[in-house]
Amino acid sequence: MIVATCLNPALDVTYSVAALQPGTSHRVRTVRRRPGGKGVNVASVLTQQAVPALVTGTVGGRIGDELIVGLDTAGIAHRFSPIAGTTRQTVTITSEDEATVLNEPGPIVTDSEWEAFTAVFAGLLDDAEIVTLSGSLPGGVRSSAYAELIGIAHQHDAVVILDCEGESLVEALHAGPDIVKINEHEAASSTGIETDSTKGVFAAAEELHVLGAVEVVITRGAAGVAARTRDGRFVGTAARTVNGNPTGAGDAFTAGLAASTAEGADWPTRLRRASAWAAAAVAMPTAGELDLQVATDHENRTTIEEIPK
Ligand SMILES: O=P(O)(O)OC[C@@]1(O)O[C@H](CO)[C@@H](O)[C@@H]1O
Repeated sequence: MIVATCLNPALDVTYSVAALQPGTSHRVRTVRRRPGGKGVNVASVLTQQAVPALVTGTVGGRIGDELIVGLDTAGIAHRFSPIAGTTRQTVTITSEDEATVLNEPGPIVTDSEWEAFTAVFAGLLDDAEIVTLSGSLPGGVRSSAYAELIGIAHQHDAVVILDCEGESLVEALHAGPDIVKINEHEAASSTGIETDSTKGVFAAAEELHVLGAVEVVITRGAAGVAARTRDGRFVGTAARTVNGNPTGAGDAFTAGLAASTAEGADWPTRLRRASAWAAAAVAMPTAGELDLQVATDHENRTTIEEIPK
């Protein structure tokens, strides 16, 4: 089973407007509300693809209740730990092929709530081959939170895929995450290395490896993906670009990586699957869903090339 971790879940509200113009008022064409947060999106995509998965994290308040109802309705397995604070909302405004995202910071999680969550998390790991850790931390949770969870996951022999940024990434690297999956902007800000070229992306990946990541995958949007792995260095390029809402594409990538890693696939297959699921997420109006036709097309048409050292 794959355990997707979402410490700071959200009720994602997506508004579509004709054209977004800051400083003016807008008539919203459609409103969509669905359970979100990066780990929820990972579990949602895996469930859609019939890969056994469960999402865990902390939830609370009226919005937390709505999120849990949404997960039940969508058939996404969950085991959240309750908190007194209220789960956040995020707002995504889509217009033509642009998405503007407003992420609330989230509730405060107390030390005792964190302890209770870590007990729930550890209890889920006997059946877990893969653990994904994605997204921002709620207030009150120390920046060492992911490092702590990696330690617990490794005690249970689970493979950890980590997708976060900033201080929590820097601290998590000391705990030796198996795979760090981040985008090129996060790679640049966490290493101080420019990532606007393939050479720069691999230099950043090497630095993240030196800092503690066993393997590193850096997504580059339309420019594809680069991976520094134990089996070599690879770049992946999609045959065509998909237009749509890119919110949640990174989470679909993580889901594809987790599913193919659980299958024991080789790196080219893992990168092809993950890239295809990311493209298939862009084709859908909200995060956490895939256009299955696009997923199949892209998996067949994404090229993976090994780059000699
Ligand atoms: O504030 P975070 O945790 O970094 O990001 C939260 C978020 O914007 O990311 C997802 C898309 O990746 C959305 O479903 C979600 O609400």
